[in-house]
Amino acid sequence: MGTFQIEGGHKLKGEIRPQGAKNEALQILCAVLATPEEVVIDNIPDIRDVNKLIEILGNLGVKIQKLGKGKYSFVSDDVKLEYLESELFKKEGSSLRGSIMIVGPLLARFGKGYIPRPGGDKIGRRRLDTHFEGFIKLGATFRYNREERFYGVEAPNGLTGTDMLLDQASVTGTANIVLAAVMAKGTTTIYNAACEPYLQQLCKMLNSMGAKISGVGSNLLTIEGVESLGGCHHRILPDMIEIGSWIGLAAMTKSEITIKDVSWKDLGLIPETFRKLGITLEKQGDDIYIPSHDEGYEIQGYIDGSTLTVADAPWPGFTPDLLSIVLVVCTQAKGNVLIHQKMFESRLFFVDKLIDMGARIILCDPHRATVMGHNFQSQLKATTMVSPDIRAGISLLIAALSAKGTSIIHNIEQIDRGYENIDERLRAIGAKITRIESA
Ligand SMILES: CC(=O)N[C@H]1[C@@H](OP(=O)(O)OP(=O)(O)OC[C@H]2O[C@@H](n3ccc(=O)[nH]c3=O)[C@H](O)[C@@H]2O)O[C@H](CO)[C@@H](O)[C@@H]1O
Ligand SMILES: C=C(OP(=O)(O)O)C(=O)O
Repeated sequence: MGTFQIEGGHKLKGEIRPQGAKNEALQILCAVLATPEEVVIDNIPDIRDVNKLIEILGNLGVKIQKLGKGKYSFVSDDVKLEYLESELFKKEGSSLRGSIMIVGPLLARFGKGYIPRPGGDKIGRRRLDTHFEGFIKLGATFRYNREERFYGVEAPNGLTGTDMLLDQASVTGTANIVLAAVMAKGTTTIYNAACEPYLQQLCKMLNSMGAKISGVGSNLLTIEGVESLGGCHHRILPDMIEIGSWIGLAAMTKSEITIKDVSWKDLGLIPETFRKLGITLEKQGDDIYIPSHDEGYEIQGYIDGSTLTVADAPWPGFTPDLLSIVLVVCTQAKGNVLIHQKMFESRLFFVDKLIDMGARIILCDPHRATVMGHNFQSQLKATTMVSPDIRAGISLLIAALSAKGTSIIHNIEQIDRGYENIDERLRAIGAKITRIESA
């Protein structure tokens, strides 16, 4: 278990460039299985989850070549399906969430796809029904080995397009079904589809490979099936969750930071949500400039004077992956806020640690927390903590950087899962953070 030692209370200053988006990368990497031709992907983040998925692709027989930093070539012309039934795959496939999306392209191209119950954050129930109900509607047969927690779908005679209404706008579920439907016979419509920039990027990539997807960016996708797909070049967008994390970091540590090349047009409600917390963000070209908040920041209430709620919702709503960061930022704001995490039931428990550090938070129930900000009148105090999940981990790291004294964060593998070389990048803007490797 790796550990960070953080000396808090220092202002940071400078420029930081977001990595490529983790959740987009996981979809895009699975899509390389949809064609025997070469796919070149640029801006792949060098993080644990993505590297594990690349390893799984390698074990599946995909020919992988590193062309430069974050740039790889993939050729899936000799896929070794027997790996799907190996013990190694049961172990590797279950170590991350994104591996689930190999099922869609394998089912479409080879008539079968298997997957162990995928990993990812332990943040509540994370069911896969939407994925498999979609495959079944496309004509696949489904089986689940409860003992081994192993899922399988088969369609030896191919998939057939159909109309479907998803029971929930699942991000990876929509991606998986799209990856299968692009090569089904006839037309598929997917209503209540998720439409995060991750999915828009996946659809654009598939269209550049010869797929016929329309409605991209909306919750109604229409897909005219094609026989096969060709190669392409694709560049991954900057990681909007990392961008939100750096906004929170800047505000909490009263630092002047420029976040470079953020792709503003793909940030949805993220900038506006931080502005509602009283944080000043300036659009400078495609950068975000955050001045030093020496006078603090004040949460804005609603027009009628009532208390602000920040809640998650499927895109274009506010992403659940930034709520933990918003919550930590509010601990030093002037004013009060209700944080409502609607999607996941175990993602707010980390607030206990913030309370230990001196934050004023009431966990109302597993989904809701009220935060009464200190307006910097009382600094958080350093402590020792364990990172429970990726976003709680980065939130605790932000808290530690703003706190008085030296904090310790254990289980930083959770943070490394989604943030590239985070200690080095934060040191470059003045953070006092040291990585202590586990024995
Ligand atoms: C690898 C990856 O891309 N992971 C992301 C993906 O996970 P993932 O694709 O696993 O998450 P889903 O979109 O399937 O659903 C997440 C949770 O939200 C609930 N839900 C979802 C949609 C909806 O309309 N109503 C609803 O309540 C689900 O029941 C589930 O508990 O999307 C999540 C939701 O944005 C993000 O937190 C994850 O970072
Ligand atoms: C929940 C997340 O990731 P995963 O779905 O990979 O667990 C996340 O990125 O915040």
